[in-house]
Amino acid sequence: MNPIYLALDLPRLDAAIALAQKVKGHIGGLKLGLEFFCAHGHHGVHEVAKVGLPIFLDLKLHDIPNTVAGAMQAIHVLEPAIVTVHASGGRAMMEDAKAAAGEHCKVVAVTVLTSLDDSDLAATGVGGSSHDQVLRLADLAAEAGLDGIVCSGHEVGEVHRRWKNGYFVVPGLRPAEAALGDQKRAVTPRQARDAGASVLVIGRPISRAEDPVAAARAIEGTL
Ligand SMILES: O=c1ccn([C@@H]2O[C@H](COP(=O)(O)O)[C@@H](O)[C@H]2O)c(=O)[nH]1
Repeated sequence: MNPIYLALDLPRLDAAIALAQKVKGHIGGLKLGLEFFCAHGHHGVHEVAKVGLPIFLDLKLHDIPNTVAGAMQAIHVLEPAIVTVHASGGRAMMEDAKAAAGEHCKVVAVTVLTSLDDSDLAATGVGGSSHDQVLRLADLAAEAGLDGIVCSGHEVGEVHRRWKNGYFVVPGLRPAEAALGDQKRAVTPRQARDAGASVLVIGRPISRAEDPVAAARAIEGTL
């Protein structure tokens, strides 16, 4: 199965659908995040689902357990394949999110955003390295009964060794020649795949490429 999920971080619904239609032969799923959901809501998700690929709702839910469980129930109708919550919301929040998720929906916990490095973490009051924080939150997510986590390609190898049957979503991926932008803990798609990633999230290297189909095909060809 193709592990690439294309992040459709585009302001216009018609442009997002057109891009998804163009590259659908070279990807395995579509990731809709906060930007998309705030702009287009349930209607937008239904429209993108017509492309015929699995939908990953990257909503990064983070609130008290009751509120997150309510949000999970509210999105059942969209039948997402994957939904994200923040691991830093705590064990009870993750347990309630999983209990409220649909039967076929994987719930994965964001550990440390790939846009953060150790100094960013220190500024939020988290001591130690981003690597250690990812491992700590991965253990918590496993204890809470989640399906897996979101982490960078730098940590996925070790998390995979500790959590054999986990489901690992890796964003912050850049082909060697691509600009990093706001991503600070980036690796190539191939490196992430070799280290044990289950899902490779790729946005701008495809969506902002001059030829998105050629970019998606080239990335697929490296895997
Ligand atoms: O730690 C995280 C969690 C989520 N993301 C999301 O992945 C994509 C990456 O897009 P690129 O354009 O390939 O950088 C984006 O939708 C993020 O919200 C992440 O990057 N890091």
